[in-house]
Amino acid sequence: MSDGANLRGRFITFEGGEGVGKSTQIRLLESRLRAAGLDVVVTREPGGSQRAETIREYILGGGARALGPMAEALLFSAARIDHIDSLIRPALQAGKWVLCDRFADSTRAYQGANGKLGDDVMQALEQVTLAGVRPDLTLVLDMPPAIGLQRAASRRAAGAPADRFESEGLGFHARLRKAFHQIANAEPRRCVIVNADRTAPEVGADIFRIVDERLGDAAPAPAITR
Ligand SMILES: Nc1ncnc2c1ncn2[C@@H]1O[C@H](COP(=O)(O)OP(=O)(O)O)[C@@H](O)[C@H]1O
Ligand SMILES: Cc1cn([C@H]2C[C@H](O)[C@@H](COP(=O)(O)OP(=O)(O)O)O2)c(=O)[nH]c1=O
Repeated sequence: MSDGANLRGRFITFEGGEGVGKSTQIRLLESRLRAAGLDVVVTREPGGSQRAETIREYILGGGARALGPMAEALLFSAARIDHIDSLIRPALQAGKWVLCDRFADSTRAYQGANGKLGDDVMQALEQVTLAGVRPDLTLVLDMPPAIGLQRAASRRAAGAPADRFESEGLGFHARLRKAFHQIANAEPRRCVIVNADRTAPEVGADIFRIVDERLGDAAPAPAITR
């Protein structure tokens, strides 16, 4: 596929720490966009395609932890390549709106900032992984980590263990929040920080307003390189 191939759809990613309400808000936005007559695809990372879901199970089960943050970043990226190739790019080329629960900013925050991988390495990894498929809009859902972790714990079935990243300490989650702020502040044209410590309908109304403001009329289509 050559540079400049047309992606007619819109790509919106939801990012943030644990339990900030991404899935809830994606469902709300999905129904509002569908009601507006748009063709919407909802997906998530890690996962979103068959091979990527297999990698997801391995990582979130803790299998890759001992390999260290660089190898984990490579595994998340391998899953992302399959997800982009088999689902995201074809959907965007078909003019669909893709809503994705986490994407490359999670690698920047969880493996990059928290795993102390350099920005140069992360940028190079992103460039080869994304091959031009970058979000039109990224909503960074923000709240104090203790609240999100509490929500995530209450969502889990009684007795179920916390997953690979949920079980990290509060310091890890505080660094994540800072990393997401830095990402959003560095790319204000793409990212918006949303206060997620409100009722779901309040957050949802804010998100719909932002989407309407930013993507209400067609933005230029991004170039793709793979
Ligand atoms: N605004 C909100 N206020 C209170 N609880 C919420 C809110 N949004 C979501 N929740 C609840 O918090 C938990 C985590 O929400 P979820 O949407 O699954 O978050 P994420 O996808 O970011 O992990 C769920 O039990 C959900 O019902
Ligand atoms: C996409 C991605 C996710 N993650 C982490 C964030 C989450 O802890 C976990 C995904 O698990 P998930 O159950 O989907 O969590 P959440 O509901 O919080 O989104 O993987 C990374 O560390 N790097 C990544 O690139």
